Amino acid sequence: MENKKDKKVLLRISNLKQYFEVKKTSMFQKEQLYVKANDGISLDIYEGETFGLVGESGCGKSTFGRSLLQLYKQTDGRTMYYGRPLDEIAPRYMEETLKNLPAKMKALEAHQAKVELLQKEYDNLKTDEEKYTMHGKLKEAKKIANDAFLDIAQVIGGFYISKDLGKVSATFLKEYHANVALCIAKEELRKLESEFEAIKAEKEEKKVSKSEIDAALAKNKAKVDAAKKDVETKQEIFNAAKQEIDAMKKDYAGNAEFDKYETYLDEGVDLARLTEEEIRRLRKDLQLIFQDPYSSLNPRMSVGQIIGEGLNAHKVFHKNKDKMQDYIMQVMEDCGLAPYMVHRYPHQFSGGQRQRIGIARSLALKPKFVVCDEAVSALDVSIQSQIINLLLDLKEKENLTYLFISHDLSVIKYISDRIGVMYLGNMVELATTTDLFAAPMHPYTEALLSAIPTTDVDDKKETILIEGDIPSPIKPPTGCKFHTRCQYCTDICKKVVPEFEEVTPGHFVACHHKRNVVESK
Ligand SMILES: Nc1ncnc2c1ncn2[C@@H]1O[C@H](COP(=O)(O)OP(=O)(O)OP(=O)(O)O)[C@@H](O)[C@H]1O
Repeated sequence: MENKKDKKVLLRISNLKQYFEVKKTSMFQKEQLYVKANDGISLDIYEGETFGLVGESGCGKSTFGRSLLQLYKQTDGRTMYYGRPLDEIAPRYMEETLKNLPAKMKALEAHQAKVELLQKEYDNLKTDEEKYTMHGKLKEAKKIANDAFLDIAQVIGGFYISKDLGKVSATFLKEYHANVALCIAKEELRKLESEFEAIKAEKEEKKVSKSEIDAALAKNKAKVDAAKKDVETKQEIFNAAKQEIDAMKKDYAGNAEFDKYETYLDEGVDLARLTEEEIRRLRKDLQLIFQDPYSSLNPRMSVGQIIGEGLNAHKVFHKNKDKMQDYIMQVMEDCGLAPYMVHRYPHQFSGGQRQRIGIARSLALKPKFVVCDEAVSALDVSIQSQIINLLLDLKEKENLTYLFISHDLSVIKYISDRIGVMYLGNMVELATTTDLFAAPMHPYTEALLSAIPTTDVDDKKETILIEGDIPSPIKPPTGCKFHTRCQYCTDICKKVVPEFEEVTPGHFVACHHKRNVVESK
């Protein structure tokens, strides 16, 4: 197994919740009900891995994938993305935190005081019954206080201990605004350079003389030069603002407490708190491949147009049409589509070919993270393996990271580096593929694995039947949500939510009666 420390986290998901409102059935119904499709999921997804996600239909797999991509605005929790430098995105929520630092600090103190009070009350409780009842309330208060703390510490780090928050706020805001101005200037330069290249390529193709090309480009060249100068000036202002912060840090040299909080500085971007415009800018990094390629492809667009649509929307080639056409051909070839297919329409393809178009469309944008939602489930078994191998080849070539959602455990086993098992909106087990199949610790995983069909006639393995239907995600069972169907259920399971804990390195499980713990390493 790879060492965890060697791997770079691409997405750090903490306590992700996705609740869908349920429409009230009568005017007398007071309580607002929610479908708790994802109910507090935490995990890291590493760069370059394939993370498989399994679970029964309706357990919240698709919702989780879509929430990560922010196709649904998540109800609660953090989704930190490390695929791009924070400075490049300069999210608005940072500005909001910096502007309101003193007020946010006051609110944090109030949250912390509430936690202290509840903790005292909890410690004084006499019976386990009372403790079970209060545990949830205390946990929620701790979570709110921790979120409020992270909102501040992730942005200002060690300055969390500063007595002069006004000065901290002003200095960090200056740096933030200088960075935003620099980002805008860089984007303008990129656009002008791309236009310049496009005009040059067009003239050269028409075989006009060099002096004519120079004359035609004179105006554009002046614009590019001015934009370059602007970037340089803005870079200097940004560097100066950074130096001001560094100078302030010198006052805390050797201060252990400052150093402790400095480690909370986070270079990730919290996708859950981005504005729509900011998410739009990141959209090309975060892509989705659907189960049903036919309904996701516009029947009135040719393959070339379908692949080019995203490239145009993200102005990847600005006005350089020839370069874009060459690139589309390249992507088609990478995805196993012949060049003559570029003018064909989706109805002229087989299911497998349509899935290749869907893949080409997503991968043309050079994403970093791709959610494959039942991407091969609608295909014949023989085509399934072709598409899976294509996805694996492309992953290797482009260093992609996949979240691979499937109800088919044999597909998941084949493709995944690690696997997460979901039950009724929660992750109940997470481990490397080898560990999970060798020693499943959750009774639900154990039952799922025992039900995989095998061709081995000597295999005398007993199939564990999971009795009953999956309970309602609107009013899920108390305690462990699986207790109503679990053969090992005891009293504690009905009352206490089991912690999702790391039992052996990299193997997490949420269960009061873990299985196979001794055998696994
Ligand atoms: N947009 C929505 N509005 C309301 N409820 C939703 C919405 N999307 C999903 N749900 C509900 O959330 C729960 C989880 O659904 P989800 O599609 O994520 O499950 P799944 O595990 O992907 O299932 P399947 O494998 O069948 O696709 C279900 O109870 C579903 O009815």
